[in-house]
Amino acid sequence: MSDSGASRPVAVIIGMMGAGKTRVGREVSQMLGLPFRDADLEIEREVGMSIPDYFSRYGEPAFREVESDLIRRTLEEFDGLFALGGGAPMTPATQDALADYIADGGRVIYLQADPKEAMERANRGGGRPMLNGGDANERWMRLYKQRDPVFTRIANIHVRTHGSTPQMAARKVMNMIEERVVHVDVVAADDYNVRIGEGALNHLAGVLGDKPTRIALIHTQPVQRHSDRARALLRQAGYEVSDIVIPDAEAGKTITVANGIWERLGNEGFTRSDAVVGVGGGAVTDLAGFVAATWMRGIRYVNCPTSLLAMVDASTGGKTGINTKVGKNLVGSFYTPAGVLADMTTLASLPNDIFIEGLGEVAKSGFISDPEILRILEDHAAELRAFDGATLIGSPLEDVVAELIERTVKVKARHVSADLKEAGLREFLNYGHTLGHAIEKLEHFRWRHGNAVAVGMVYAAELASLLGYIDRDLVDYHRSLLASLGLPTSWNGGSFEDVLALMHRDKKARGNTLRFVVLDGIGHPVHLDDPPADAVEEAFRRIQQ
Ligand SMILES: NC(=O)c1ccc[n+]([C@@H]2O[C@H](COP(=O)([O-])OP(=O)(O)OC[C@H]3O[C@@H](n4cnc5c(N)ncnc54)[C@H](O)[C@@H]3O)[C@@H](O)[C@H]2O)c1
Ligand SMILES: Nc1ncnc2c1ncn2[C@@H]1O[C@H](COP(=O)(O)OP(=O)(O)O)[C@@H](O)[C@H]1O
Ligand SMILES: O=C(O)C1=C[C@@H](OP(=O)(O)O)[C@@H](O)[C@H](O)C1
Repeated sequence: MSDSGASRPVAVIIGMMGAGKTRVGREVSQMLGLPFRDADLEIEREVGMSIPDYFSRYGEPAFREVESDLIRRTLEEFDGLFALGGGAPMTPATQDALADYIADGGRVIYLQADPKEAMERANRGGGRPMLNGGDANERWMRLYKQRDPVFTRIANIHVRTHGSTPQMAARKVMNMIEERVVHVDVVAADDYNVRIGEGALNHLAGVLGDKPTRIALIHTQPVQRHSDRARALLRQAGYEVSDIVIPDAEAGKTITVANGIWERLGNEGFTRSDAVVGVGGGAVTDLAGFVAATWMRGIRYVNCPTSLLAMVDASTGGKTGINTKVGKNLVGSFYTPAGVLADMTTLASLPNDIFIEGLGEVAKSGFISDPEILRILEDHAAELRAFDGATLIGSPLEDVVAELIERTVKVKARHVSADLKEAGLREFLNYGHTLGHAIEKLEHFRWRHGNAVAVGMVYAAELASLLGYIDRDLVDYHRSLLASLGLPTSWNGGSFEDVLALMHRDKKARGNTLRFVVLDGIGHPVHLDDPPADAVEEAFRRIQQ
């Protein structure tokens, strides 16, 4: 069902002759239990003769007219998988119909087969009038050079099938169909989508569009295998890629690193139509966003988060930034991405402890906004705590994690769409952060962000309970749920005086007024300004080991 509620195909497959549109399309329709239609077969049924006969009797223009009319009608009434003939997308009327279908939420999948493989398949069994006349392979290549750029442009999903069996290719297509998409509205800037699924990186060309010539690919060594895939996809789409490896984690979020990248962009002639792609954890997406926000006062960027925390939090919402000597994240800009591609396959290499810290922000979103997140965490705590990236893809846990990512991103999207620059509502995303940031600082950032926030949420629950907002049961629930996920619920690494001084420097503080986010129930965050000093201290005593 499309965005408009009309009956539309689940997906339309385009590609060169022999790419596998029919064979792979049938495989996918069987996997998904959906009807399948092949435009060429439908046309032959309608005109009562084979396509070669129609070509020879009436010529290609007449055929293309019949073809585009059938495609338009099918797009408006068919709800399965629909494979087009090789030349169909070259007809302007069909391009318009496909653009309308995409605008209505449709998927136009360009099946990008290896030309050698496709040519060999296209020559099997004949029946392809476009290959008649002269050397079939030479003719195929000539058509490929004309059609590939057009197919790349009009498709919103690109699936490479080089070396794939029909079943492997079908699985790739199915992953793209089953991906989850969260739309983020942005006031005074372009809206964007967060795509969550096994093949999300395949959207890079579709999100970047055909304007950029150059792409600055910013990444770190631990995600090499994923940035390699991104680089290959970018180069196949025709972009010139400047490969920029930065220091890992927080060491990469510095003005020195940013300055080095600005120099490269200048030396390599990056203009305002070029773009940045960040592949990595939240530190990478923060730095990449900051570079994009500042180069020529703003160029497009796409975040490709590879850690759970980056997928559910850091990559979305437009907070970009770096650390400086005076503190973390105090320098940056609100600057939203052109898109976020959370490719689940990148989690295959994510260490267990980094995954678990990301659950801290997932749980936070459950406490402030979506109780279903808390239920899922409870039901799957043991499997989540035992996370092993190497076995995630294809396991039952994959869909649980994808559901948690989608729900958490939706919570963030609701807040950042309503309050991009954190004037009020967006501050609720800071639940647990007032103490959390103080812990990170006093631990010299040896504690991971999500772990510090977990303790911060227990602190906020104790404070809320002391002031009568919530009962002890909910405080205890904070502790039991977070502990079941392997997250810390207490801390003893510093004095109350040191903590208090840092909480007064939190971004939410105004003047000398301490400001917190607390709950007056699950899903009901409230601002708590200038709480009684004795409660602030007593709550701290209660979270000490
Ligand atoms: N902008 C925002 O709204 C926002 C929100 C939350 C956090 N953040 C920022 O994000 C950062 C925390 O993000 P993080 O937890 O991803 O930390 P991180 O970026 O430091 O990544 C943690 C570690 O995991 C590694 N890693 C990431 N993905 C991997 C993968 N797929 N395989 C193997 N290793 C992988 C990284 O290389 C790094 O060593 C902090 O700087 C924080 O300030 C920003
Ligand atoms: N990934 C693949 N691996 C092996 N054979 C394939 C693959 N995709 C398609 N084929 C075979 O290649 C031939 C052409 O496939 P088809 O789906 O008709 O191509 P298209 O519809 O794109 O022109 C068929 O014999 C099909 O079984
Ligand atoms: O997008 C936001 O508003 C958030 C930014 C980060 O906090 P800070 O802005 O305090 O770093 C993050 O840790 C928090 O989960 C939500």
